[in-house]
Amino acid sequence: MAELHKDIERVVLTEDEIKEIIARLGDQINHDYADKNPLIVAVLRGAFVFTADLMRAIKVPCAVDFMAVSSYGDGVKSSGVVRIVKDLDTKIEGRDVLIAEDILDSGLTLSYLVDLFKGRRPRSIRICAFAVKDIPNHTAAVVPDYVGTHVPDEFIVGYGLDYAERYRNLPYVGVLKSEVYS
Ligand SMILES: O=P(O)(O)OC[C@H]1O[C@H](OP(=O)(O)OP(=O)(O)O)[C@H](O)[C@@H]1O
Ligand SMILES: Nc1nc2[nH]cnc2c(=O)[nH]1
Ligand SMILES: [Mg+2]
Repeated sequence: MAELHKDIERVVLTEDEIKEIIARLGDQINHDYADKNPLIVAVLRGAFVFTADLMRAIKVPCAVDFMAVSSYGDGVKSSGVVRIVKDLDTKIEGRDVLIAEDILDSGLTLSYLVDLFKGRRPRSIRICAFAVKDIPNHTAAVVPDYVGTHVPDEFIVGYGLDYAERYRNLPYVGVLKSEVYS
């Protein structure tokens, strides 16, 4: 059996650390949305694992919809263009929208989505990012309202995050061995 684990150079976030992050984010969201009925928008594909865990930590009534966008393709660098693969099925006018994203890196994906959604006149838009990449000398175009954790400026995989569509099913987050890229 080809084992994904053997391709990992270093673990960045363990399963236990991820559980703690989810519990804390859930508490914050439950507090802030106590009397609301938010629409959680999962940004596919990367955020599907995070969103499934986050939703189960959210105790207030909420709905979920899915937006699929892609800008990295099979590489480790953004193409610079966000392509809509699937749009929402839900009307967001008047809704409290909470975008669930796996990682904020260059910020291109989230700034694109926030601009797009603002035009649809939701009551509010907030961002919950599982991981925010710490990029030296980079001022992000968007600042998430909820941040799971900060990660170093390296390409990471696991917990929904892929390299060439692999590794999304790793239950932790890690950095790949360099030979995987060659
Ligand atoms: O802040 P940015 O530089 O825009 O990067 C973040 C985005 O990149 C990844 O998506 P990707 O385009 O790889 O699609 P995927 O979710 O289907 O893997 C990730 O899931 C985020 O959505
Ligand atoms: N898998 C993966 N996708 C990303 N998209 C933007 N940054 C990253 C990253 O570090 N890992
Ligand atoms: Mg990707």
